[in-house]
Order: sequence, then C-alpha cells, then structure tokens
Amino acid sequence: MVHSGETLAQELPYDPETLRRINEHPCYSPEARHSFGRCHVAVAPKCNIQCNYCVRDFDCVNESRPGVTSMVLKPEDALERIDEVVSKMKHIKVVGIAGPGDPLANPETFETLRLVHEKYPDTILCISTNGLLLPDKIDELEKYGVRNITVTLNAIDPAIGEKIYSFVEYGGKKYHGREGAELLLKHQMAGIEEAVRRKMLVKINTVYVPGVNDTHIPEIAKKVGAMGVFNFNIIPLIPQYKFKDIVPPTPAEKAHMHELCAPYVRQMRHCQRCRADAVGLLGKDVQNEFGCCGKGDGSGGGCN
Ligand SMILES: C[S@@+](CC[C@H](N)C(=O)[O-])C[C@H]1O[C@@H](n2cnc3c(N)ncnc32)[C@H](O)[C@@H]1O
Ligand code: SF4
Repeated sequence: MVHSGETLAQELPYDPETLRRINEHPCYSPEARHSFGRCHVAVAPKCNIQCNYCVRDFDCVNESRPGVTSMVLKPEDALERIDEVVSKMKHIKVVGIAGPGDPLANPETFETLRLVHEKYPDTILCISTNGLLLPDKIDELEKYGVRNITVTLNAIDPAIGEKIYSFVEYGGKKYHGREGAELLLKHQMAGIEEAVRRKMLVKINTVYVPGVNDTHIPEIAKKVGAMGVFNFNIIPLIPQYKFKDIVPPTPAEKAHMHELCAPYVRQMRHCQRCRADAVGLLGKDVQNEFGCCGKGDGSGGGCN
C-alpha cells in the first residue's frame, strides 16, 4: 500500500478515541498542526545512551532544536505550567515529554504523567524515547494513559547503529560498540512490537545522517511499516558533538528520502525539531511567554 502522507485521519480504520489521538495531535496529523497545539514539559534531564549527534543544553537563548530547554522542571512545577498553559490556550490538546534526556530514564516522567492524567484525563499524553526502556516501562505508560509513543530508531543493523551510539547503559552496566547497538536494537524492536500490539500509536523518528545511515533509511521504513507503526519522521541531522563535521541533508534530499520511504509507511513531513519545552502550535512556539521559570512570572530561577 502506498502512503502519501496526506491520508485523512478520518478515513483510517481506528476507533473514535484513537482517531481523536490522531486528529488532535499535531505530529500525527498534518491537518491538526494548524488547529491544535502541544505543551512539552522538560522534566527528564538524564539519558541512558549517548548518541553521537546529541548535545543537551539547559539555556535561556531563543534556540530551537531537540534537547534544548530553558530549565528542567520538577513534576509539580510541570503541572503548574500545564495549568497555566491550558487555561490560556484552549487549543492545547497534547502534553508531551521529550527530554531533554530520555523520558523513560527519569522517574520524574512517571510522576508527571500521573499528576497530569489525574487532573486532565482527556489530555493526549505522549512521550518520545530512544526505546531502551520501552519494554520495561510500557505497563507504567499504559497505566497513566500514554497511548502516543515516539521511538527514535536510527538503524536496524547494529553495524550501522554502532557508528551512531557511543554507549548504552542498562541494568547498571555500560555497553559500547556493537554490543551496545545490539542491545539497544533488541529493546527497541521488542518495545515497538508490544506498543503496536497494545494498539498504541507509534511514531518513528529517524535522524538522517549522511554517510552513516542514509542508504539504510528505506530499510528502516520498510521494517517499521510491516510492524504496524503509525508514521515515520525523517529528521535531518543538526551537526553537533561527534557528528559536528557531517554536512546535513538538504531539503531536497530529505524530500527525496520521504519519497523512497512512502511506499512502506505514512510519512510525517512537517516536523519542526521541537525544543524539550516547546509550547503552542507546531512552528509557532510561545514557551517564552510562560517565563523561564515555567511559572509565567518571568522571574527566571536558574538553568540547571
Ligand atoms: C532530544 S530527543 C528526546 C527523546 C529521546 N531522548 C530520543 O532521543 O528519542 C528528541 C529527538 O531529537 C532528535 N535529535 C537530538 N539531537 C539531534 C540532532 N543533533 N539532529 C537531529 N535530531 C536530533 C533525537 O534523535 C530524537 O528523535
Ligand atoms: S537518546 Fe535522546 S537525549 Fe539521549 S543522547 Fe540520544 S538524542 Fe540525546
């Protein structure tokens, strides 16, 4: 089946509640991005792996890229921020946790999800993860009503994965090289499979790294399409850290990659590479209006 990426969510064979989680989520429906917004809460600073392109900064500059936040919030502060955001912006339908580290590696993520689910049971909750802990944490995610899950999957061949990940930490042990890439892949596959089995909506993020995983990306799309994931987001590399000298793909190269992948899985083409504390419509962020401290009083509070 060919997925153009323009498929109307209303035509999809899902129950009404799942359709709502597609139609009101700006990352799952290209139409929704114009009407519905999201509130990311940056409660998850730690990470359990190291990607060779990742730099996590907690700063106050007006920079827009993944992993950046003005400050890390405690779960209670995150709830306060959400209270303020939803009271002022009725079109915010989604609360997401996307770092700045890996949500599943931080207990604060689950406390935040618990608080938000209790107070706002109809809010669509989503998380973005590298997938290492997805099999271990999926019951807890389900308990708090998280049914939109993004997994970053940059390789389905450990020989390529080992070029992307410096290390993987699991069960108190650090794994490097091929061993680390194999472990990560095994957990990612098991987690994705289980999430799909539970009828969660799974989005895959794949960072497009020229010369490292570019020729491999259509194979990833084919694999995850066959597994039943909902959509596939190709993120052009932002050159940083060990990959700082790699020239990122051009918009034309990205568009071409979407065409190569479209026969296998629905494409997300409108990703804005959001910050970990983004608020508002996609591409029209307003997090600064809610203050550096996350409480809307603009008093700052330090970035840590
Ligand atoms: C900051 S991460 C947070 C969630 C989780 N730790 C993960 O990696 O999936 C959000 C997304 O940003 C992507 N990302 C981080 N640094 C990037 C970079 N330098 N270039 C492109 N994408 C990047 C990640 O791969 C991931 O898909
Ligand atoms: S998994 Fe996410 S937060 Fe962790 S190093 Fe990779 S991109 Fe950064």
